[in-house]
Parts: sequence; structure tokens; C-alpha cells
Amino acid sequence: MTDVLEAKLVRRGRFSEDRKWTIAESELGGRGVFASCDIASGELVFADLPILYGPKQSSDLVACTSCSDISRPLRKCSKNCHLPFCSDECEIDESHKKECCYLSSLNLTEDEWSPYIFRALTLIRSLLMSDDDREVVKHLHANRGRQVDIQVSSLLSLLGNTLSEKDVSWVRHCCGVLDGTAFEIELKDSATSLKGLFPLSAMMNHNCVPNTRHLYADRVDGYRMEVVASQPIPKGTQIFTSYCPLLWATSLRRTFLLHTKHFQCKCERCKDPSEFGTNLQAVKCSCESIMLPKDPLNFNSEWKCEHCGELRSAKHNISIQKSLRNLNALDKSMPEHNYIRIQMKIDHVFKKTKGMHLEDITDEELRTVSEDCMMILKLIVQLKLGNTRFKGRLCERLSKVSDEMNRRCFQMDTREMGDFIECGRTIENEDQRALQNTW
Ligand SMILES: C[S@@+](CC[C@H](N)C(=O)[O-])C[C@H]1O[C@@H](n2cnc3c(N)ncnc32)[C@H](O)[C@@H]1O
Repeated sequence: MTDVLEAKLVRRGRFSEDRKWTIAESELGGRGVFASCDIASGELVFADLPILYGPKQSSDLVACTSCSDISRPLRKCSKNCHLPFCSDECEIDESHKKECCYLSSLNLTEDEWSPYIFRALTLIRSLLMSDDDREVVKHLHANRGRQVDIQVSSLLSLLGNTLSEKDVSWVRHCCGVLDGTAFEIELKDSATSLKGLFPLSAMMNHNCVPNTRHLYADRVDGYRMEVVASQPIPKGTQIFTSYCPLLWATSLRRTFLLHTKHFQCKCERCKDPSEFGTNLQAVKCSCESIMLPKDPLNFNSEWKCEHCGELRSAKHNISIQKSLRNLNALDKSMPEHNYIRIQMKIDHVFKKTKGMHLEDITDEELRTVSEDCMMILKLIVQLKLGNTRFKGRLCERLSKVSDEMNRRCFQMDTREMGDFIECGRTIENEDQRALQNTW
């Protein structure tokens, strides 16, 4: 079974004989992608073209169907397919031809461009997929449940009686596959993003300490996904991605994964209450020491103070987190390394260094931003996360902070900072190399 899928993926993706991956049964259940040779950190593991992509069904923003621009005025397609475009050039784009013919033939009764048709476009495109692509998608993991039912219903209310039973069951499958395996394609020059189904990447299982990062080529290169090793991957090891943000604490990651991907993660990081000594999910006890769950794999586990042994129910801690409305309350209940406080520091660093114009911030702010950057980077190292994209971005910001500190003749620990700045350059170079890989 895994051989059949691998052969289909290879044929479609035009992967070479010396590819570095193979599909095999995973001990996590289902299938996974495994390294078929030793892969060094920074090496391109594979590149994957989307088999299906388009707007997110939940998106509030309506963008040009072809270029995803949201800044220019939109108008409907002149062929009456009711999709929005920002220019004639975008309207005649090759990628739009098939769906334009299909939608125009339905004679839908909309006057202008329709946000509903726009949001349903990814599923509409699934109906227009080639037989070869359908053969691959048939084998992919599909979620079931309310979310899928809602999305299929809204498509049916648009196209209802034009679809055969076979079409509806295909759309339901595709909707489940998108829900369970699609990635968010970040767009360089737009505030919006797309949903993309990448058939090989869709086979990657999750780990809270993944060994890859990924990035996307531009629209002209078909939004190709480049999967790069974020740490060394020995031959035979499973190739992992992460389905959720890496600096979330265990309780939040596991809840998110359970609700959106329907599994309970039991990776090494999840099993360790202290998350490799970072205490990312710790809360403060009344004695000012920290409390952690006794069994982090059990959502209902009691939390225990490391110092005085006080016990608290999981529910109690959740209600404390929900009641945090201001900084004072946060200070009182959360130790410095709690993930909520880390998230606030991250937001602060990115806000202050936005646009990279640091000349206007005060000396004190500059020092705080530099200390926060270093703290978060050390946390990433402690969590064994390797060279993630987020680390790359943070190192880039740190480099600008360091330039500004130099300009102001500040004293700083240049060696440690220099190592991170160098690491940022390495990540940037590796990503550029991955993007130049000719398909
Ligand atoms: C994108 S698919 C990954 C490929 C999938 N294993 C397959 O056989 O097609 C996502 C699904 O794989 C399973 N999965 C992924 N990571 C997992 C993990 N760490 N532990 C348990 N199940 C996992 C879950 O069923 C999840 O909904």
C-alpha cells in the first residue's frame, strides 16, 4: 500500500531516483515519511508542488483570484464566473481558465463578484482535478466531523443541484483531506494567505520537536513548498513537521492537535512536564515556586508545586489562565518563562523591530528588545528545535538590534549574540539555496 502511494507520488512529483525520502508505516499509526539517507541540517529534503490550492474557506479577506492582491479594487470576471480580479492580466491568467469555464456554464444568479464563490473556490477546484491527481488524493488522510460537514454544506448551497452524488462524495473527501493535511501558504506581498494541498508533505506526521522547516516559492514557481532539514536527520528516521506553533506550551499544543487533527501527541517533549527544563507551561504556586502537571499526557492531571507539594486541579489552572486580564494578574500567576509571557515578549520584539527602523526607540527599549530576543533564542535552543524559520526571523531582527546597539556604543555580550546572528545568516542562505533548486 505504501509502495503504491510512493510510486504515484514519484510519478506526479517527478522526484529523481536519488530522492532522500521514502513512505513507510509509522509507529504513530498510519504512514509517515522517512529519510532514505543521512540528511544534513540545512539540506533540502524535498520540494513539493501543490496538487490543489486556493483561498481559505474561513477567510474574511477577499483577494484577486489570480494574484491574491488585496490592495487594489476588485471587479468581477468579464466571463461571468463571479470571481473577483484586480486586472485584465489576472483575469486571463492560465490558472483561471478551467474554473472560469466551469463556473460560467452554471449560470449562477449573482450580479457582481461573489465572496461565497471566492471562498468555495478551493473545493470547486477539487472538482476539476485531473484523473492522475485524483488517484493521489484518494490515498491521502481525510478528517471527518462537523467542520467538514459545514464546509460541504456551504458548497452545496451554492452549487447544490448541479452536483452528482459522485461529485458530492469526492468534494467531501477533498474537504476532509484539506482539513487534515493542508498547509497555509504565506504570501510575500499580501496580508492574506492561501490553503495548499501538498501531497508528499501531507504524509509528514507531527512532532513538537520537528526536524524540518518549510518555505514557499512565489506564484510564478507554482507556490512550490521547499522542505529543509532544521537539524540532522539520520537515515531511517521519520521526517517530521509541526502542525502548531513551536513556542506554545504542551497543554495548548495537545488541546489544539486533539481538536483540529484528532490525535493526542505523545512525543518526548509532550511527555516531559518541564519541556526540557524550560517550564514553558508552569504557573505560580501560592508559595511563589512553580507548578507543573504530574502527568502531562493526561488533560485532567493534577498540577503539583515543585517546592511545597501543593496540588491543584487542571480545571483550576485553566480558570486562572482565562481570568488573566492585565499585566499585574499575569505577573502574579505566571512565572517568567510561562509561554503566555514568552508570547508577549515575541509580540513586543516583532512590533518594536517592525520595518527595522530602530533609530527612534529609546535606549531602554533597545536593551529590553535585545534581552528578550536573546532569551527567546536560548529557549529555542533548550527546546532542541534546531534551525526553525522562526529562529531565522528572530536572528535577523537581533542582527538589526545589534547594529543599532553598536551605533549607540552599548556594551553587550557580542560572542553569544554573534553566534545567533551568524546562525540567522546560515538559515537565510540555506533557504535561498532551497528556493533556487530547479524543479
Ligand atoms: C497529515 S496526516 C499525516 C499522514 C498520516 N499519518 C497518513 O497515514 O496519511 C495527519 C494525521 O496523521 C496522524 N498523526 C500525525 N502525527 C501524529 C502523531 N504525532 N501522533 C499520532 N498521530 C499522528 C493523525 O491521524 C493526523 O490526523
